[in-house]
Amino acid sequence: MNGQGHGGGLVIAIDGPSGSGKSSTAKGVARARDLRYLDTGAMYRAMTWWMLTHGIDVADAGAVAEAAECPVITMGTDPDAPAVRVDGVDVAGAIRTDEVTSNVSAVSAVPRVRELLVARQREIIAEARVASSGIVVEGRDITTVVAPDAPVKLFLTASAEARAQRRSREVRAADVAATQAALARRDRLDSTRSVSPLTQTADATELDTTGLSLDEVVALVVKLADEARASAA
Ligand SMILES: Nc1ncnc2c1ncn2[C@@H]1O[C@H](COP(=O)(O)OP(=O)(O)O)[C@@H](O)[C@H]1O
Ligand SMILES: Nc1ccn([C@H]2C[C@H](O)[C@@H](COP(=O)(O)OP(=O)(O)O)O2)c(=O)n1
Repeated sequence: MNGQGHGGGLVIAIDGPSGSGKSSTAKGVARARDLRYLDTGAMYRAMTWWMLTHGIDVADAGAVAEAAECPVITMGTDPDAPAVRVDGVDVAGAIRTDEVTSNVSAVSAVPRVRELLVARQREIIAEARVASSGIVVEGRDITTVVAPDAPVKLFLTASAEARAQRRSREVRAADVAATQAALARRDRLDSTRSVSPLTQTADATELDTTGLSLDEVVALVVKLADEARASAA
């Protein structure tokens, strides 16, 4: 049901570690082929923002699980304006703070959080497949759990140095080594948690973006999307 059958739009699933280029690639592909875009990391960030704002101890998995149903998280799927709202409040900026970034791995490791957000992600995908030509979805468990039947499945990678350089440039952080250490910590937590860890599966195409420009990566993925469409026609 998450694949391309039943007359629905195309689903492109992208996973990979932080800074590998998932968000920018997914947006670029969505723009190029008039697809919707879903940033699932923003949903885990929104959940984390709500927990922190409401004084929930994010180290207490039981407390996080108990509160997880409270926030109403709404996602926009326009690649040019991917809105994120919690209880009606625009949190697009608030979910990118260092505080949210350093706590998001703990919150996203709580099974109840994943159960709720994965269900919502599948609904958004199903809606997009009916209402548009398809959707590009990116995160850590899209190829493995959220949309394992997607006809285009990608695992984006890049060297730890390249990812840290990119992230530092993006947030104007001078200390690239500190950025690299923070990325490594989050990658380790996201890859070793017991529920839906970031994993590369054999049926996902690996794309090492280290030596490629963003335009080159987008062009490669667009080509795979066009091939998937042609073979389904
Ligand atoms: N192939 C690439 N070459 C150079 N910079 C890139 C490339 N892909 C992404 N970037 C830049 O790296 C930063 C992180 O990319 P992003 O898409 O947010 O990664 P992710 O979603 O995997 O964390 C952004 O500033 C983006 O513009
Ligand atoms: N499908 C997903 C997406 C993100 N997460 C978690 C793990 C990530 O460290 C955080 C934040 O994801 P996000 O994609 O915003 O991270 P970066 O863009 O790499 O900084 O959310 C997840 O567990 N599952």
